[in-house]
Amino acid sequence: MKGIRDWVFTQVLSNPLASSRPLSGSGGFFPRAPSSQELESGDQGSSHSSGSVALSVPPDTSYSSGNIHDNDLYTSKQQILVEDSNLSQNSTNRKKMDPLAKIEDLQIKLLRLLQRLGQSQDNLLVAKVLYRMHLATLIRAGESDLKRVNLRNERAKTIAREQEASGVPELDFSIKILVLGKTGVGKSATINSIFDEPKTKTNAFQPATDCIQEVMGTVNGIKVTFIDTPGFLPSSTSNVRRNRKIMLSVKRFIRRSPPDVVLYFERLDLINMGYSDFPLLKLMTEVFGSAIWFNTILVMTHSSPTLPEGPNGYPVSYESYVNHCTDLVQQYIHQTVSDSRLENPVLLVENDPRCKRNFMGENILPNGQVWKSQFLLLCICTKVLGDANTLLEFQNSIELGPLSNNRLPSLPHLLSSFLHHRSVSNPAEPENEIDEVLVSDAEEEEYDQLPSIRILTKSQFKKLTKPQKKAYLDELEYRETLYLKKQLKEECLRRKESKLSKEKSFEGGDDDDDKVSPEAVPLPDMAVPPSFDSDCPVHRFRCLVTNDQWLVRPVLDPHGWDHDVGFDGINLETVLEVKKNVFASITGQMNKDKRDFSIQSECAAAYVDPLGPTYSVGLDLQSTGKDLMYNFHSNAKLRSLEHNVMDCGVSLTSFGNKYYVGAKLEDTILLGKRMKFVTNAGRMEGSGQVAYGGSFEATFRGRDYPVRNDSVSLTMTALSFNKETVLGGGFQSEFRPIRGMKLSVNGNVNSQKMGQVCVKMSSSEHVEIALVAVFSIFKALLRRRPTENRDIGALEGKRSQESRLYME
Ligand SMILES: Nc1nc2c(ncn2[C@@H]2O[C@H](COP(=O)(O)OP(=O)(O)OP(=O)(O)O)[C@@H](O)[C@H]2O)c(=O)[nH]1
Ligand SMILES: [Mg+2]
Repeated sequence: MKGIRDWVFTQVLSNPLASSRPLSGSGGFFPRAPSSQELESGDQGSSHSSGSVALSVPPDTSYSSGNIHDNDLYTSKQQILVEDSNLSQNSTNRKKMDPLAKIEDLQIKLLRLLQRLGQSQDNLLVAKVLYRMHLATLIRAGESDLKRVNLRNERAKTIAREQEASGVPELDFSIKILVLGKTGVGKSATINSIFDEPKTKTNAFQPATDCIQEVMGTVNGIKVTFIDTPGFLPSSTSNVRRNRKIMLSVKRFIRRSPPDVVLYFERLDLINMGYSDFPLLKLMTEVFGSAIWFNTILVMTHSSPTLPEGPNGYPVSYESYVNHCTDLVQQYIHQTVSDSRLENPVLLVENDPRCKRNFMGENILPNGQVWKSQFLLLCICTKVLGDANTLLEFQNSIELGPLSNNRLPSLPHLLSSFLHHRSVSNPAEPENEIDEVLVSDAEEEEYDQLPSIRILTKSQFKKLTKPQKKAYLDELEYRETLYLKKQLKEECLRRKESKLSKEKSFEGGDDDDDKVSPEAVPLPDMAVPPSFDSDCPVHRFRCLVTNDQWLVRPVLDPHGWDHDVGFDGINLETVLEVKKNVFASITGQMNKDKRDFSIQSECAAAYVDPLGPTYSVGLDLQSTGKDLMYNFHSNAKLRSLEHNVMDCGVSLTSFGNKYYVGAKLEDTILLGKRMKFVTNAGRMEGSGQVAYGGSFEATFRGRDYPVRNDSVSLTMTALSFNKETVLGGGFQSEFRPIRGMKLSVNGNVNSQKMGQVCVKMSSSEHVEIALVAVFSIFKALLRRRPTENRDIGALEGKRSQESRLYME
């Protein structure tokens, strides 16, 4: 459940448009403001019940400062009388409404406001807000409510349309907006522009607002209250005290009268000339706390600037200029909160009376946008999200700050990767097991002892009867298997001989003076998708192999589109025998581009005692974000009996300033050449928590192992963490049901009723199998559509209870 919420929040943080007020951020900055529903069912409801109610529709209707509850002033041409009893009953009903009903009410309001602002019902910003509310509701809704939530969402649009057409019930929506910014940036001028009348003083030459004041009015039937504040002075050491004083008084003011939205003002035409307000932003963060930035919209006044010249001598485009300026301010905000995830929405404003107008007389920006309705819409969306947040009681705010503080590795994940980790530092180790199997095969029929066979031509083969064909192919396959076995055995013998000769040369102190260093071989160039670079690859040298001990390769970026930018990493591998029976291996990869740097490396050293035991130590390094994770591990492999190998290991992981210590014990038993049993158990401890886990795996191999990989393995696992134990079982099999076909079936299920089945089939002869795949894909596509609505339910995590079956 928590993961999904985190997901919702990160969406909020990263969404440039609708990241107005995150659902979780409200608790931090403002004291809990009463939501519009609460207001509705409280004071205002009672004031409405005292007589007839008028619904104001015309956009120019306004009311004077300080009279927010004075209904007589909301006079309009269109008056609808509502009976007292009806309304008071309505308000008591609402009081009783459950949060889901209240959320629906809020959605209807938002849609009605949208109509009033003359925007289409499919407005992208509103769609995002509605989606977010929907998600939040799903998180809060109980299992039984899920269906209801989906239905309600559909209904809201229809109800909003009906209510707006009839005007019943009266739309009661008010919003309080705090304006902050330096003096002279146009805070008061914007307030006047929104109300379309001079409600507050402005001055072009000196600070005009000298005290905090509330300016009220109605716009499009919405009650808007601005908290106008004195502007901050340009940041300099001498002004810090005065600015802090203003901020503290604003802080006191909003404690009494909390706003729904905060606007931070800047002048678009001045930003490009050098931004020097970073100390001011820092001071704001210090006084109000980081949480203020969660609720803040950046407002750029003077939004019809003279555009500067670009590199080509022509003025830059309006969009790119705006993006450049807003990015700059955003970067400074990131620096003040030490978190680059935050994205504040941006509003463009032009208060110049000579500003361009459209045919309806509305002020427009150089890009043709009507800024006033956009301004109101974004503020309304912010408030609606804030109200939803309060209603659904999302109280815990996200901590802003450097990422590394918040992320910790998961203990069960660390444990299970530790249990599965196999340290192979001796290059010959994986082959040893195969060698043993091959040697034990010695008594079986040898390839050379077989009588010779005549290979048929195609036409001869066609003439055979069906059983003859089968017998012929069986014989060929049998011979092929024996031949491959023979080759493997020969290779194994060759390896052993070279090992012996090496040992002799070590003992004899023979130095390989007369060894000729092998010639360097260029590796073929990697294929890059079609790109714009030169067709002539003559001067390209990506990789040279000088000897077989060091392998250095470039890493191809899968998204690269050119031979020059497609490679942004380097990969290095080596395995060497440092001394007799002492091996070392290094594998590493490093990627670097303009912004990110990542490294991943595994270094290990092992001592292989000829009598049996192997001791190894290793250090793994991995970068996660800007941090590095270190893992030191050590293993001892003991061969207690001929077919029994014991392995014990310890590990120490360090991440940030946290340490995780793990220990494991593993036992491998080989029964004959076909059966292998592996049991392990381990524990991992760190940050005051402990996880325990273990697994048992039985593998049965086919008759022709290692030439053919037919096998069945069964696995059982147990993992215990935080007093919760998850048991799991799985199977994995690979076999050939008929000649020319390979089938692999994997599956697993755990005690949390989650599972997966995977069937893979490949055949070179039976083309009709492809039809099965086409049929399954087609069926899956058909089934997808009706379930799309329910995807959100799945997101919420409730559906994880059902087992999921995947078919490939
Ligand atoms: N051309 C143009 N002028 C603007 C714009 N916004 C504000 N102004 C002018 O800038 C001057 C200062 O505006 P104010 O609204 O008084 O600035 P303020 O931020 O309220 O300043 P303080 O009250 O001192 O904090 C006024 O003369 C406005 O007419 C704008 O978008 N374009
Ligand atoms: Mg002012």
